Amino acid sequence: MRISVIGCGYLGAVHAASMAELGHTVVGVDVDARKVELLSQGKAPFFEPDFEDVLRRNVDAGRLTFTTDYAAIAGAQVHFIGVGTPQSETGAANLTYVNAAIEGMLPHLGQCTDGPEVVAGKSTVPVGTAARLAEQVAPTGVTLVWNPEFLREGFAVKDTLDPDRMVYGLPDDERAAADAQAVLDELYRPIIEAGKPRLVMDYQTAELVKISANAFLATKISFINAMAQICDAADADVTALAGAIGLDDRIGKRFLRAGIGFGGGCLPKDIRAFQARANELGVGESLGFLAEVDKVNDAVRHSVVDTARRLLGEDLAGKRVAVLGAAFKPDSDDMRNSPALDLAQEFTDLSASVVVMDPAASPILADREGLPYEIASSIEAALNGADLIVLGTEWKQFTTFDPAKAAELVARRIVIDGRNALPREDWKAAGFTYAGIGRR
Ligand SMILES: NC(=O)c1ccc[n+]([C@@H]2O[C@H](COP(=O)([O-])OP(=O)(O)OC[C@H]3O[C@@H](n4cnc5c(N)ncnc54)[C@H](O)[C@@H]3O)[C@@H](O)[C@H]2O)c1
Ligand SMILES: O=c1ccn([C@@H]2O[C@H](COP(=O)(O)OP(=O)(O)O[C@H]3O[C@H](CO)[C@@H](O)[C@H](O)[C@H]3O)[C@@H](O)[C@H]2O)c(=O)[nH]1
Repeated sequence: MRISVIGCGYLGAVHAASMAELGHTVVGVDVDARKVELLSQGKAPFFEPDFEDVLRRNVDAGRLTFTTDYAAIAGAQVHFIGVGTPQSETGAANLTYVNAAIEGMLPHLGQCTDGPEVVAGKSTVPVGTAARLAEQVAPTGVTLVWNPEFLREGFAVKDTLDPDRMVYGLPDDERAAADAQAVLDELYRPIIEAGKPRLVMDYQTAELVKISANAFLATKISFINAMAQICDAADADVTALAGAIGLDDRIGKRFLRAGIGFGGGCLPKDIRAFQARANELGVGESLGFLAEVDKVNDAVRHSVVDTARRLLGEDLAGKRVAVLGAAFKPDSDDMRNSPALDLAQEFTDLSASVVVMDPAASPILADREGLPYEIASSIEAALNGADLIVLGTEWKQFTTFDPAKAAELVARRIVIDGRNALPREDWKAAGFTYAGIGRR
């Protein structure tokens, strides 16, 4: 099947390559010429495990091309929208890029000769967006479906080819819905045949499935982080607490890792966009708890500075702080809304001398001018002479680093484990004062 993917960022580029991996002929369109050039050469413009292999294999096989020219989508049977929907100043989702993508596509739609043609929205949008876009697309005779994406960065290829479930938001028109469903079923056939659930529903519900899933995940993290604060106050251990409550299947073990909170290009903006949309719909109060989720998330980041002051003294000026991590999560170089970088900035604002190290993001940061902190390219360089180590992102390189070696490099043996991911007893045995989040 011939398909196009509009927007080739973390979501779109991975989707394009994964669809090519299923045997389809794919063209990716992006307005960023540099990104298009890299992708066309089979080079990943961002760090994502397994992605570059799949990309290169399919570019080399001639099934996968990239361009800045929308005309290249003409004749394809499915057109995916994967452009960004960042947070606007009001907190609502900024739909400028989605609208521009539709405008760019319109002149080239309706030219498929292989069967019914479909535009499939993947970007995360406010409920009601699909119905509006469907009206815009209708004159071309093409059907719009909403097919939200649930991939996690760090597992993007796996999650695309082996998802927990797929959701099709279909139009009310039964004939158009049946045709569009058949097209998507054909496109995703290997995934469906592997037994992955495919759920069919209306546009609005599909849009809400996506955003409510992220709202639930964010709530789960802030819940455990709120418990961490109670544990700190009551001298209890949140990791033991999470392990115990998580054994109840109704609660579940996953997403109960207390730490410096959630960041990235999705959860923070999505819970704010969800609240903004609920306000517009007159049901803002029902989602009022998401403001608390956001507040807890903010508070846990700041709690690290309080801990640092307790351990190092009120005045952090001139103290050497090594922040391990810059990406918002391990196995990614994505620094959007990064808790680790926020901490680096906060220590810098307090006149500490900050050095940041991240296995994937350090080279990107090193190219940026005017950063207020130093960037190290190795763990050793970051730890050298440090008064305080802060773990901001739980990369394996950090969690398996030998604390005895760290002890030789630092000026003072103090570590704040912002992800509760370091082997605490080993660090203590190496002479470190260890502080986790909610861990006595
Ligand atoms: N990153 C994820 O893990 C993930 C997962 C699920 C859903 N989403 C959602 O997917 C969407 C994209 O997220 P992302 O992380 O890939 O963002 P991103 O910023 O990495 O990528 C967006 C891409 O769209 C391109 N673009 C912007 N305007 C364009 C236009 N008019 N025509 C063509 N290309 C254009 C940009 O140049 C960029 O490459 C968002 O709505 C996000 O919430 C992201
Ligand atoms: O127990 C946990 C789990 C995660 N996090 C943090 O939460 C953030 C988000 O993590 P994760 O959800 O794994 O990463 P994303 O790649 O942002 O994926 C989320 O956002 C995507 C974009 O919408 C969705 O597709 C995914 O399903 C959803 O998990 C990161 O900062 C993590 O460090 C915690 O603090 N504690």
